[in-house]
Amino acid sequence: MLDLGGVSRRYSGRAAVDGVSLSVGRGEFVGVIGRSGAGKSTLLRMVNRLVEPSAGHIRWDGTDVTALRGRALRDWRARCAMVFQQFNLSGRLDVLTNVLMGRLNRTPLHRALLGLWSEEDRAIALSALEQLDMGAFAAQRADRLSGGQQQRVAIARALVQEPEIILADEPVASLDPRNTRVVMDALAGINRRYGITILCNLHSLDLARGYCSRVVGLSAGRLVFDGAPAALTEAAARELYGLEAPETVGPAAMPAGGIPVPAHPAMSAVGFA
Ligand SMILES: Nc1ncnc2c1ncn2[C@@H]1O[C@H](COP(=O)(O)OP(=O)(O)OP(=O)(O)O)[C@@H](O)[C@H]1O
Repeated sequence: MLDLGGVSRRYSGRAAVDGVSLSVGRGEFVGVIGRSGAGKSTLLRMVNRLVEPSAGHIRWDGTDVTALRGRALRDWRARCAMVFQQFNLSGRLDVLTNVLMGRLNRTPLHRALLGLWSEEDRAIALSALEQLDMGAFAAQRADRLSGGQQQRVAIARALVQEPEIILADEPVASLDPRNTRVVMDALAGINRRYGITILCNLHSLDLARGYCSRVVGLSAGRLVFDGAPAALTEAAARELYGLEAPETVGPAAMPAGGIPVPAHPAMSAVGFA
């Protein structure tokens, strides 16, 4: 379980994230929503310590993530994979090698630098690509792929880390609607198949409603909504997004392929700041 207690991050005295407390159980698919600058990226990056919290605690199954150093921190980062908006692939390397980078924490550095990946690692990477319908592209340079394909490679790289949690920071913000569906379907599939917990920053309320089992909303760094997607009423959305609401909310949408969207029984709206 991921447990955040009173987590804050300040920049020059100004809070980007302000006293957020949140518990996320294993296997949840949590959408983090809020307008631009609300603190979504900062919150996610604190979980894997790309950003250091100014206050509060972050625990995973009781381990204090904020106290980890050295090897223990690297291990934690392997267990909580990041997926970024801009994919962060090495464009000149082939797709399979990009995915193998997700095995770095399990491979001696000198072997990785020489490209001496074990047969097992190669098999795992290929299998991850195949699960994301990208097996046929294994030998291609990553920069020859479309954005949606690149993001699926990035998700395969995250998957071969064998993570317990995936932090996806606006993974579809650069994609067209069709690729958005493909990538969100891929994340949902991983979540269901392996029970990997997913925290996913999203701009679109439709996507949060359609794919996530739970939605948390940030406004000016504070947690102002935590509930089932169905609890995200138009009034709640307006509170979160203000004037952006009509463009952002749109009609409720179901994902392609009929992904089931279970309600989160334990959660209810916690009100608005
Ligand atoms: N390194 C930094 N230095 C100073 N201020 C920062 C830094 N990173 C983030 N901020 C500020 O913290 C606030 C929250 O930023 P953050 O990127 O977390 O928001 P966000 O909700 O992810 O926004 P977006 O949806 O636009 O990515 C913003 O006001 C931002 O300007």
